[in-house]
Amino acid sequence: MQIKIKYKNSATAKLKEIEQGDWIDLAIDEDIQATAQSKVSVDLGIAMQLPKGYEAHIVPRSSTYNKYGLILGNSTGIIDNSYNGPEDYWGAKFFATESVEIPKGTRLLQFRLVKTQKSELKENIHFVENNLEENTNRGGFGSTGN
Ligand SMILES: O=c1ccn([C@H]2C[C@H](O)[C@@H](COP(=O)(O)OP(=O)(O)OP(=O)(O)O)O2)c(=O)[nH]1
Repeated sequence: MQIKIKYKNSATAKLKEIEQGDWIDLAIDEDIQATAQSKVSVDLGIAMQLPKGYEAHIVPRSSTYNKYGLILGNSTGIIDNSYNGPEDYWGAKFFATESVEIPKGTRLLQFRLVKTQKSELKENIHFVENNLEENTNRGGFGSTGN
């Protein structure tokens, strides 16, 4: 599968092509200098035309919190298929739990392609009010936990 990608400039880290099925690492395209307990936005320096019917989901690499104390503020970044203009660069918003300095080019995140709900369902969703009386209660949120 070919995907059109634009790198912001010649110093932007290139994505590594991988075998089918694996998550693809994403590097930050600028240095991070964050103080403890602060929000930090970072440019990833890539823009893409995702294949029709797909979106991308971005999550942190498992080492990112341990090594740098960074938490991805939105938990999962969703790149919509329509986010495909020449200046639609991918970005990430972190919460820094401690003071940290990280150089440009460090791979903090990873992404994978996911079929959009619309392309999977192929029909519109309608919400119809109903008391669900034919179903059995599970006991409420958290009731199966320890
Ligand atoms: O971690 C992220 C999340 C989003 N985006 C880009 C791609 C996405 O298509 C666009 C809009 O994101 P989203 O729909 O999650 O944002 P929103 O909070 O709903 O705001 P908007 O009104 O900009 O859609 O921003 C990123 O680059 N990184």
